[in-house]
Amino acid sequence: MRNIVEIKDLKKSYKGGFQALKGVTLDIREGEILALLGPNGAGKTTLISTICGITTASSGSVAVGGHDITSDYRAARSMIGLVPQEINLEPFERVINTVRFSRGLFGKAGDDGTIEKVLRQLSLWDKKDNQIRELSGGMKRRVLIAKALSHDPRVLFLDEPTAGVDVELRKDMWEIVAGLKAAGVTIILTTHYIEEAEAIADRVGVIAKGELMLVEDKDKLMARMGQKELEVQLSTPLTEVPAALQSDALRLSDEGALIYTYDTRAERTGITSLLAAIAQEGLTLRDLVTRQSSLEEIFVNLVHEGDTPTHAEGAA
Ligand SMILES: Nc1ncnc2c1ncn2[C@@H]1O[C@H](COP(=O)(O)OP(=O)(O)OP(=O)(O)O)[C@@H](O)[C@H]1O
Repeated sequence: MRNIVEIKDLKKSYKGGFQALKGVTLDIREGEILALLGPNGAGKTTLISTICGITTASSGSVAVGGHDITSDYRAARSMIGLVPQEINLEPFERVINTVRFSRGLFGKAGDDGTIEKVLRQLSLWDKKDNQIRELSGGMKRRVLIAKALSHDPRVLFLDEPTAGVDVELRKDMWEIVAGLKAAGVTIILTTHYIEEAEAIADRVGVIAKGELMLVEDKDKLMARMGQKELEVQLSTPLTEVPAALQSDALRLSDEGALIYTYDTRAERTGITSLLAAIAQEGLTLRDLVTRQSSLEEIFVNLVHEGDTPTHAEGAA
């Protein structure tokens, strides 16, 4: 698959010296939905703003469709649509004029066919003559997307499209995003929600403290994230796994503890049977410790900051 956006060693320091991006390198593939996941202040908005040329990079480069965002700004920018986090619409303007105006800002000739297509795509056609103030919050968010699509961009950036939105509206938004992908638009969205990335992304990138910590296919990521290890420490360390307990999921640690790997999303983890079998072998438990894969640790630390339940104390 062709890369539509190429980001190389992108750094951004704000006035005062704060480094919001510490060298981000990332290729975005044409036609994909990429979710950028990270906590508040991670640098997601800074990254998007820099790619869109709203913020100037301190160093590094960004090319969109082969056009450098600095030296070939107009060509690069015309390929990008940006949906900002905040709703910044003129309340008394009519929906259709709001969207027409956005197209004009890109120096493109008026094209009511395109505007109609976009408004229909976002289920706003029957609201085209309404004033913005007459719309619900969900509709206003859709107008923001319509504005961003008014000049036929190839790449759409959505900055936290579902922040503070209820479950129904979030699902509507996911459907809209899926529809845009089907229409051939490459989509990059930022989010705080793992579930959101899980629901719609093809690939997931994790940003923390200005660094891109990983980018991976969602399916592979989710498979890895489900893995967890249970360490069963015994009063007397073992030298081998007892014959009656032998299984592919069980191995011995260097300290003579049993390490059991299981899938947290499986209907049955097998932990109860394992503990029963250990008791039947006459082995006495000293402690139980659970560990998530390093990836899940990253997620847990990032997304639920300060909440890292890694010990299953007294679980015997
Ligand atoms: N104009 C600015 N001047 C100085 N510092 C800024 C500016 N804009 C952002 N920052 C800082 O850069 C860091 C990254 O901010 P950014 O908005 O990119 O994070 P984010 O990941 O989008 O967060 P959120 O999820 O809260 O929107 C933060 O520490 C923020 O305070």
